[in-house]
Amino acid sequence: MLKFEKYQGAGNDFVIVSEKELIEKGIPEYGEFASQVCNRHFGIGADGLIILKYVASMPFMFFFNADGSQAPMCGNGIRCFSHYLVNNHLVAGNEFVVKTVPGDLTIRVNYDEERDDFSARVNMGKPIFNIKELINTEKEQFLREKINIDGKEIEISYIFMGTDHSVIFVDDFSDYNIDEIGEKIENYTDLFPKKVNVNFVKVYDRKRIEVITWERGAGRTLACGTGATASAVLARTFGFVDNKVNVKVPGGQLVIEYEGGENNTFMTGPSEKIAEGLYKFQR
Ligand SMILES: N[C@@H](CCC[C@H](N)C(=O)O)C(=O)O
Repeated sequence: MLKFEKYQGAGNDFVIVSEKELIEKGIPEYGEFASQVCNRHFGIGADGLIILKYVASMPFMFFFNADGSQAPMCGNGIRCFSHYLVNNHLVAGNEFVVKTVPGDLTIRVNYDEERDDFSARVNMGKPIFNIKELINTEKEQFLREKINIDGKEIEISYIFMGTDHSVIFVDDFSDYNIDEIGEKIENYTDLFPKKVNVNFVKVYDRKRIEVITWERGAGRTLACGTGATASAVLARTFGFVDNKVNVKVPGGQLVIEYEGGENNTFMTGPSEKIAEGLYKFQR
């Protein structure tokens, strides 16, 4: 039996285990383990699996989607991972660094233990606009380009915000079959060879947007932190919103703030521990 904890951040849910536990139990294949553990019928059920690794004696967030594919970063996941680190006394103080594939990220946590009220502010790193090596295009940037999905012309942008994100600004969500179009764009590998996350974004005013995300490797989720960040970054780049944006997502609310400079985009949001226990791994 394998020790796990489960957390959710704005409804995006994750199983968290330590790599030490996986090694002790002789589980070598983390992708296959992720798809079993995340299965909502035969496993614990989650949008993703987070494995605590140590690199250079620092906590490293190793992330897998529910389908077993690996992803470089997860915004809601890193808040939940920070909560797990705090709960297990693996970090000291309310500000610390978590290592991820795209880089070291600084987290500031706010924890009212009595009310079990936890939120974290994450420096999300640098949005990457120059995407020549990342997707199949000759263009330097891929902003407000047109693609055709089933005869429907869609204006879409791509940036790398810790992971691969496409963003579509909509007037009305009901004009789009989000699951169908989301899945098609996710798998549009002629353009996005590593597949892609798909964010549908409605701008309400200069301080408020709403984002519905179809996630690569997990389908439609209740929130995507890197997706909300990519959406707010692009909304600001296109002049739709101010530096601080409230982002409504199906599972809650996130705040994205830009403080100037290329490395200063912050995401703030809640997380909650919802379970802990022992999992029986099916070999
Ligand atoms: N839910 C996450 C993103 C998880 C990874 C993503 N599905 C990918 O494949 O890049 C978030 O909150 O950022």
